Amino acid sequence: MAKIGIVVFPGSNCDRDVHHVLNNVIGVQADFLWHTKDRISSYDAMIIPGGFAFGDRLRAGIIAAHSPIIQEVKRMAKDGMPVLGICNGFQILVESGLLPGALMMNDSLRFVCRWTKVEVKNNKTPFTSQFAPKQTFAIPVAHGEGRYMADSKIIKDLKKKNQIVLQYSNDDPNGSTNLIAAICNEEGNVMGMMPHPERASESILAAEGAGNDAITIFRSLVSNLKQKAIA
Ligand SMILES: NC(=O)CC[C@H](N)C(=O)O
Repeated sequence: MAKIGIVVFPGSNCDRDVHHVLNNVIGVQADFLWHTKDRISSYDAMIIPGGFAFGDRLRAGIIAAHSPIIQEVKRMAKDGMPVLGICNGFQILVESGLLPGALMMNDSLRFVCRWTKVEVKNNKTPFTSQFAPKQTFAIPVAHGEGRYMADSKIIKDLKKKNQIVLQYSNDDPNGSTNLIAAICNEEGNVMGMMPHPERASESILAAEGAGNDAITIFRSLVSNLKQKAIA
């Protein structure tokens, strides 16, 4: 039976939503793991949820990236374990060096909190395998530092290696380069995304007509873990 770890920092505020979707909506075991843990075993995937880890002091994600648990997440990621960073989690993955580029202040210089739409550009990752190619779906964003930036060489590499996973569709909430909403590492087992799938996994939470297709992020991950277990 798959088991997923949810990393929690002082300031995380989406950990319980992720825990609810995994345990109660999808029915897979997910446990909270406090940031001081420096040794993790018996988990099949890790999720770093959204929030304001350490109050976003210095810049979002930088302090958390140096925590004991993220050193362990780096080890697990290098061993091929699926690791998903959502919003603040994406910022932490970039600051830890597991993903390239940087998340900067939104171009509006304001905190953006609203529904948007994204298009699946890569459905070959453990987090997007259940989406159809080029599928679009509604999902909310809520961040102040969500503008994905990288130099032209990194952007060129991301495109060449199919590491751009989600792009904002007919919307630009934060000024991200190439409307990037999510990227993965070269191996495809680490993904960072600014939008919040845990806030759009149940129809009761969906904005008018938005649907809950975002749950497919979690369903893809669980399906990948089940396939690995029987392989
Ligand atoms: N919802 C979140 O995780 C917010 C991430 C980060 N604190 C920001 O404002 O950009």
